[in-house]
Amino acid sequence: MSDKRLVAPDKREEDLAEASLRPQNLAEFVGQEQARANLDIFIRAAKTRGEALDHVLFVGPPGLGKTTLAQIVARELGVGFRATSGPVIAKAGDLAALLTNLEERDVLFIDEIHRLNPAVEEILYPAMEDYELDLIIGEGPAARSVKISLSKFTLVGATTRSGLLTTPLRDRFGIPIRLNFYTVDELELVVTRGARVMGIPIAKDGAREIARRARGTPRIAGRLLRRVRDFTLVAGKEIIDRAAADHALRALEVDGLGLDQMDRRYLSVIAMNYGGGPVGVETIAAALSEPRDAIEEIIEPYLVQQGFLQRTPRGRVLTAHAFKHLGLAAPASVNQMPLFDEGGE
Ligand SMILES: Nc1ncnc2c1ncn2[C@@H]1O[C@H](COP(=O)(O)OP(=O)(O)OP(=O)(O)O)[C@@H](O)[C@H]1O
Ligand SMILES: [Mg+2]
Repeated sequence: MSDKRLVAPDKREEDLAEASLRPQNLAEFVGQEQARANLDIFIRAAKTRGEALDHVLFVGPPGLGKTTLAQIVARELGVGFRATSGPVIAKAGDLAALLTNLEERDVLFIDEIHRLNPAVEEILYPAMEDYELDLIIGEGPAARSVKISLSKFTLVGATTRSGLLTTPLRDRFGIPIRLNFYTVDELELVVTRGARVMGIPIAKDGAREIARRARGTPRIAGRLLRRVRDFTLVAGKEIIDRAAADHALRALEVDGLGLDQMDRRYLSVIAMNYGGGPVGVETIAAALSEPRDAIEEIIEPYLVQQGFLQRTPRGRVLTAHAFKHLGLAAPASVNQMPLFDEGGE
């Protein structure tokens, strides 16, 4: 699905250009005020004490800045940074090798940490808690356990959904940080900054239009900016203004609220086939021929945040707002629905 979707927040190959846009320190990082302020304090305190920072877990939908923040944490601490990801660490020994190579106070970043294999995860518990490795060497009666002490390091984990983490792992992070969708004002800053870095002339109303339609996600804002730039260039325009941005985004089928065809298909299926719900996510996934994970991680969070959708114990339910956006009349049951969302994670 996502390889065709312009507004999919997950990472793609063309996003290699992103690296140059990554903010390098906390001051350059836009938005997430509370998270940034807290991190700033914890980093300063750790530096003052000359100790490793407590383990940090970043949780949030794709493209909101988890990897960026992990790198910033290491840079602000002035320590080494090593990165890996959950599915890449196949065996306990792979993780042991990574851990024993860390220097005092280094940051080890594990992306998609919810996808660690359970045998590998076990190794992580004593490593995080006591900076110790408990390894079993050999098999059968000859097996013996050895303890290896590790440098005091900081583990930074990232996951799109904290609900997928096991409780013992989640509990070992002293600094859990949840990232939220960005406001339009914040994304306007991201777009303006990105345009400056890439040398793209953009008017304030042009930056705002892209920001409004970027699904609360800096990665999408950067991607839309690059695509709009292409349209503007070919049209022979000097500067991206609101009209130029709107023209390009329409051509890309990103609607006025930043929803694309996939989002509208999702909403339409619930509206037309299931009378607005409640309907289970598996049923929706089958109707759309899309994997359930992608629907839960990529499509739904923004629709919930924008008030189009509620996740209830009985299934997904569209709001009156969603029917209005689709240009459909809402059934009476939808108009009487209380405004709450029990979905959470
Ligand atoms: N606060 C921010 N200010 C400016 N740019 C940002 C910010 N957060 C993210 N970005 C930009 O968005 C891009 C995506 O961010 P990042 O790779 O950190 O997201 P992520 O949360 O790790 O996503 P994933 O879950 O897919 O790994 C970065 O290249 C960066 O340029
Ligand atoms: Mg990432």
